[in-house]
Amino acid sequence: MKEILDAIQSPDSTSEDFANIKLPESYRAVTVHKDETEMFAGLSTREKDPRKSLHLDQVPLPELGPGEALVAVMASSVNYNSVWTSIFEPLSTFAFLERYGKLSELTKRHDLPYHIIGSDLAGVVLRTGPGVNAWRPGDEVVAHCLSVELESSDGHNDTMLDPEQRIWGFETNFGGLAEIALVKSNQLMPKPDHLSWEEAAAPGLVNSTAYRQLVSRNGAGMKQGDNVLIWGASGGLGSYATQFALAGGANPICVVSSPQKAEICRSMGAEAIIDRNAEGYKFWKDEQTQDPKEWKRFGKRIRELTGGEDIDIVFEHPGRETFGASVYVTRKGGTITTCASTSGYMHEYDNRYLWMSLKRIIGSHFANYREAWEANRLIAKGKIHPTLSKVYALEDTGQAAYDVHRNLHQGKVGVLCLAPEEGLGVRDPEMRAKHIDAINRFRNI
Ligand SMILES: C/C=C/C(=O)SCCNC(=O)CCNC(=O)[C@H](O)C(C)(C)COP(=O)(O)OP(=O)(O)OC[C@H]1O[C@@H](n2cnc3c(N)ncnc32)[C@H](O)[C@@H]1OP(=O)(O)O
Ligand SMILES: NC(=O)C1=CN([C@@H]2O[C@H](COP(=O)(O)OP(=O)(O)OC[C@H]3O[C@@H](n4cnc5c(N)ncnc54)[C@H](OP(=O)(O)O)[C@@H]3O)[C@@H](O)[C@H]2O)C=CC1
Repeated sequence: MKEILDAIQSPDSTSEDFANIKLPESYRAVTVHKDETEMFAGLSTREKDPRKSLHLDQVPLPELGPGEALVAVMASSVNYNSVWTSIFEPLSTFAFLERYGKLSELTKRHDLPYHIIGSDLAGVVLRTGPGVNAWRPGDEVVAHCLSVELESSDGHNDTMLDPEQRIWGFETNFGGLAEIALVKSNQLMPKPDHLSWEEAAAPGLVNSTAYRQLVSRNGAGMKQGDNVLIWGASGGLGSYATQFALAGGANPICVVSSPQKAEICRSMGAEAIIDRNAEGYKFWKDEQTQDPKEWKRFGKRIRELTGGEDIDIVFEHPGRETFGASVYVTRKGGTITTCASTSGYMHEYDNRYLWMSLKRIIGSHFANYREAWEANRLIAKGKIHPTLSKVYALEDTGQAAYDVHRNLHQGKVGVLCLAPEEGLGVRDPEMRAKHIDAINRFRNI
């Protein structure tokens, strides 16, 4: 591993040098264990503690197959899907690995008694498999998390529609919270030169998801002037949705849960901000009954902030807790676009407000390669910035995931994998200097 790190840190290393490095037989990786999937049985979601289920193991290097790449991971980040894996909800991700393992001789490699998690990375290509021409050892890359087989016609219009579409490091093995990761070469994208490894790794999954969900024609197709209601506007997805709304000339209405988070949104340039905690919205009277009066109070507040206008697009992900309110506050003909259900997936809303006012609900999930590429390009051009707050060592990933599970974090939480310290990997200091305040906006708050 030292030889790999030395090559990455030497400015003189060539592609041949990387190709000639003897790869280690094993490496360190963050895992969950198949024989522990019942460890939290009987506990509430909140009580399930990722620090207990996430392990740092020495694991064997997987064999490299056609169309694949082995990447030395300098940094990764914690996504909420790793929280789901670590608490074995809504189901154990070993079910995904078993199913994937049945597809072919090659995919059998994924069906193991441990699951190496993580759906983001920034690092350096070490080896490429047969049929890979676009990438070479030594290339500095980030990886998006869409894994597709594309053997069926279904995915050839929009790769997210491939029947064998999976999220790498969640529904496949050999993820990014590790020293080495195995990816398909069509997951690779150039690392933005002006960012450090941990900054470059942080946006990947959430930035691509927010881009499809809000901006892409496959999602809400946001346009200038749209009023966009953004739940969790300083969180993982929301911190990018807010930036897309501002950069695209829309009007974000940011919902957050503390004055500190409100301040972050303000510093990004948002003006309409709702502190859901301070204003005490209670959309559910009890577990079964919603309170339409609270939807109305929320809608009134939005009208106050917009000068009487309603919402064109809701950027939804909290799910059960907020969905009824989201449908209600959307304007006639408006769009609710959803990619998740953090607070519960059995949604309830008053359908009269949907059909009578011709509203649409759009399901959105991650992004295809082109959308991920476009989202990464905006980062590389300094139009959208990483929202990295805190950075953990690989051995502290459990704590990092705990922070995200308990909503103790801001923006994105980073993890150093092979990178010995923060701040390394910047190749364009001039461009960095231009954007330094925006890059550091979420740091250490
Ligand atoms: C990028 C980051 C993203 C995120 O963070 S997202 C948040 C985290 N993700 C999640 O929480 C999602 C986790 N995944 C799941 O909960 C499950 O993954 C799904 C509910 C999405 C799917 O459930 P399943 O059981 O895996 O798949 P089925 O498609 O329901 O297949 C089960 C059986 O049902 C059959 N079936 C499917 N559709 C139909 C139909 N329309 N009519 C009849 N049968 C159907 C299938 O064929 C199959 O059958 P057979 O078991 O025999 O293979
Ligand atoms: N389908 C896909 O492709 C993707 C799905 N996801 C899913 O989206 C969800 C959010 O991910 P991410 O943004 O990274 O997570 P974060 O935890 O970083 O941010 C979510 C934010 O949502 C707000 N929130 C949480 N619960 C509630 C609630 N009950 N009511 C209102 N607001 C709430 C919180 O903000 P505050 O407290 O300030 O209001 C929180 O910070 C997860 O379930 C994740 O699995 C994520 C990425 C891709």
